[in-house]
Amino acid sequence: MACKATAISNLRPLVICGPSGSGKSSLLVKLMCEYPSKFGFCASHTTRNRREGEINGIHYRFTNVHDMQKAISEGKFIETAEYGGNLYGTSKEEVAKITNRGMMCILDVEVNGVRQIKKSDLNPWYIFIQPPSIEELERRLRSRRTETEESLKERLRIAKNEIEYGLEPGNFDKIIVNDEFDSAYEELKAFVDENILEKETE
Ligand SMILES: Nc1ncnc2c1ncn2[C@@H]1O[C@H](COP(=O)(O)OP(=O)(O)OP(=O)(O)O)[C@@H](O)[C@H]1O
Repeated sequence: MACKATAISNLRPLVICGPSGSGKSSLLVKLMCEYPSKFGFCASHTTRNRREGEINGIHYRFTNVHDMQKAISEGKFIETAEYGGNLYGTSKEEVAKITNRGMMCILDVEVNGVRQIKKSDLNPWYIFIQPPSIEELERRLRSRRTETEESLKERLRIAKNEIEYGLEPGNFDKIIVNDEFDSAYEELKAFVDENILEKETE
């Protein structure tokens, strides 16, 4: 039993990062459908209001500013961010819940989250999803119809810095250009198969 517990706690999480609209969710949904017992998605905590269709504990853990600030001051988060006046964060407990079930924990975080995680003892794999171009990113974000003109401009502005960080040598274990979706997915799957699933189960 002691051996099993050690193996489980040694499962390295998988951090996926990339500009808003680069295709992280689309790729992750497909990966988790293909390997339902291998991966668990770590829902971030957030103080923002729940949108229609969002399920507490699946998409996010919805909380309030008081509770979240208290938990942050108690050191319960690996990374936190403020975006659009709301707080977001990855709680240590959420990650532990997934790894303790013997699953690999997937985290979808922003560049600033990656920077904070790199200072923690989480030691995950890092994958960056790169859009084929800023023009194509804009086209996809527009066609998703989830953004106002203002938030779209903001996302594109941030995307330029994120891509710069993503392409900096050494920041990520793998960079995947999400041009044609099926090829990008195959690249993600190959990386996961070769470098993660095989090594983790050795
Ligand atoms: N390779 C692709 N070709 C064309 N469209 C794509 C491709 N990949 C994703 N999309 C579409 O682009 C849009 C953005 O994708 P998605 O929502 O997965 O991005 P995201 O990185 O998770 O964004 P956010 O960080 O805002 O949640 C979606 O409408 C998705 O269907």
